[in-house]
Amino acid sequence: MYSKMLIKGGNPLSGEVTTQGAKNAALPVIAASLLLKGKRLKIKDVPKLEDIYTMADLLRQLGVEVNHVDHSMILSVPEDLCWETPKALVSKMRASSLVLGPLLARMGKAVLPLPGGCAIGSRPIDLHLKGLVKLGAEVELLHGAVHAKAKELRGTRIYLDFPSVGATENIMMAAVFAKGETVIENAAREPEITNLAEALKLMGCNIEGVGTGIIHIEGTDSLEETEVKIIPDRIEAGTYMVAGAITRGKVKVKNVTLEHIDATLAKLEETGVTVEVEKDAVTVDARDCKMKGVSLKTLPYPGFPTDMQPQFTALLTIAEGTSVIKETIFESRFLHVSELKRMGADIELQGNTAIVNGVPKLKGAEVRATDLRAGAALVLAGLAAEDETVVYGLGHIRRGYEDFQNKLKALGGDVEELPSEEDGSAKW
Ligand SMILES: CC(=O)N[C@H]1[C@@H](OP(=O)(O)OP(=O)(O)OC[C@H]2O[C@@H](n3ccc(=O)[nH]c3=O)[C@H](O)[C@@H]2O)O[C@H](CO)[C@@H](O)[C@@H]1O
Ligand SMILES: C=C(OP(=O)(O)O)C(=O)O
Repeated sequence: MYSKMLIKGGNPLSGEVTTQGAKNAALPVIAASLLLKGKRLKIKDVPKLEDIYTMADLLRQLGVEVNHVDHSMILSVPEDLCWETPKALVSKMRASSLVLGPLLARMGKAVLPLPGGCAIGSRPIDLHLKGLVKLGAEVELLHGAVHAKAKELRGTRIYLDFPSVGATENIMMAAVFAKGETVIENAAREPEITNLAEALKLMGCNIEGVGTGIIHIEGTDSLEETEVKIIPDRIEAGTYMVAGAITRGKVKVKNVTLEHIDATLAKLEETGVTVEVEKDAVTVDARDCKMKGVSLKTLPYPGFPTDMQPQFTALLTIAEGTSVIKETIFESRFLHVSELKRMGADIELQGNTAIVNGVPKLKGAEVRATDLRAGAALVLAGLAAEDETVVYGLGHIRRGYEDFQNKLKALGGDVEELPSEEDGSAKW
C-alpha cells in the first residue's frame, strides 16, 4: 500500500518547529560502528526515518545488535562480522555503500551489490573504489557486485577528482586501521563529515584537517566504546524555513547550527523575507512580504546545498520576476519541475538550469514525488497553492522527514496523510 498527502493550501504557517538529528550524519556514523570489535557505540539524536531503519537492518544482517529506542541508538558490534551485504537492502538506499570502507577495514573483505542510480542521477561510486584501491585493496566487479579485499591497507595520498561526500566518508573509515598516514585531498567539507570525524575521534582515531578539504588520518590498531551526538539536520531546518516563506507566514525553526545554514539563509534573505537569528534558532517572517526572484547555483559545502534546490525552486515559482537555478551536483535533479508546472508554475528547463518566471499563485493539482526533496518541494508548493493538492509517493518523503505531517499541522498546515492504492505514476 502506498500513501499520499492531501493538502488544502492557503494557510500562512505560523509557530515553532524543532529540527531532528541529521539523516546524512547519522547514516555514516551508524556505519562507522562496524569499526568497533566486541564493543558498543551509543548514538544520540538519531532521527526516526526510513533510511535509518534500512541502515539498522543492514547492520543487523552483518551481525550487529541494534537497539533504537526513541532517538537513541545502541549498536553492539560482535568480534566477527558478515562481510556480504544483501542486495534487497542495498538497492533500497544508496547510503548502504557506506559500509564498504568500514567492512574492508575490519574484516579485510566486503561484497556490495552496486547501489545504482536514482531519480536524481546515475550516482556512480567510482571515487569510493579508486580511494580503496589506492589504500591497497583489490576491487573487482563480479555479477553486478563490488568485491573488495585487502590483506593490509596502507596509508597514502588520495586526491578526489570531485569532493564527494560518500567517497570522503568511505575512505576516512577505511583508513582508520591502515598502516601509517592517509591524506585525502579535495575532500568534501560538509558538516556531516565533521560529525563522522568527531565520532571516529571519540572512538580513538587520529584525524586532522576535517572541514578544510585536506584530511589527515593516522592509522590505529584498536578503537574504544563511546557515545556520540548527531548534529541538527540543516536540510530539514531549511525546508521548514521555506515552508514559512512560501506560505507568507512566520516560522521559528529551533535546534539549528547557524554556520551550517549560511547559504540557505543568505538566499532566503535575498528574496526579501525577514530572517532573525538567535543562538540556535532562526525565525523566517514573510508576512506581507513582496518576495523577489533570485538566482542560485548548487555547489559542494559551503556552497548552496543541492538538497535545498527543489524546495527553493518551489519557493521561487511565486516570487516576483525571474530566477535562474543552476544544478551542478546531480545531472537530473529537476523532476519536480514538471510537477510544479502542473500546479501552474512557469519554468523553462535548459539542461542543468531552470529559469523560473514568478506567477502570482500556484493552483492545487495531483502531483507525484519522485525523490525525497522533490517530494518535500511539492508539499511546500501545495501549502501555498489555491485549492487542494494531492502529493503521491510519500514513501520518498519518509526517508528524510520525521513526523512531517504532524510538524506541518502544528504550524497550521491543512495536511493529511492517507493510504493510497497507487503511487501516482499511472495518472500521467
Ligand atoms: C546519504 C548522504 O549523505 N547523501 C548526500 C550525499 O550524497 P552522496 O554521498 O551520494 O553525494 P556525492 O557528494 O558523493 O555526489 C556528488 C556528485 O558526485 C558524483 N560522484 C560521487 C561519487 C563517486 O564515486 N563518483 C561520482 O561521480 C555523484 O554522481 C554526484 O553527481 O551528498 C550529496 C551532495 O551533497 C547530497 O545531495 C546527499 O543528500
Ligand atoms: C539525496 C539525498 O539523499 P541520498 O543521498 O540518501 O539519496 C537527500 O538527502 O536529499
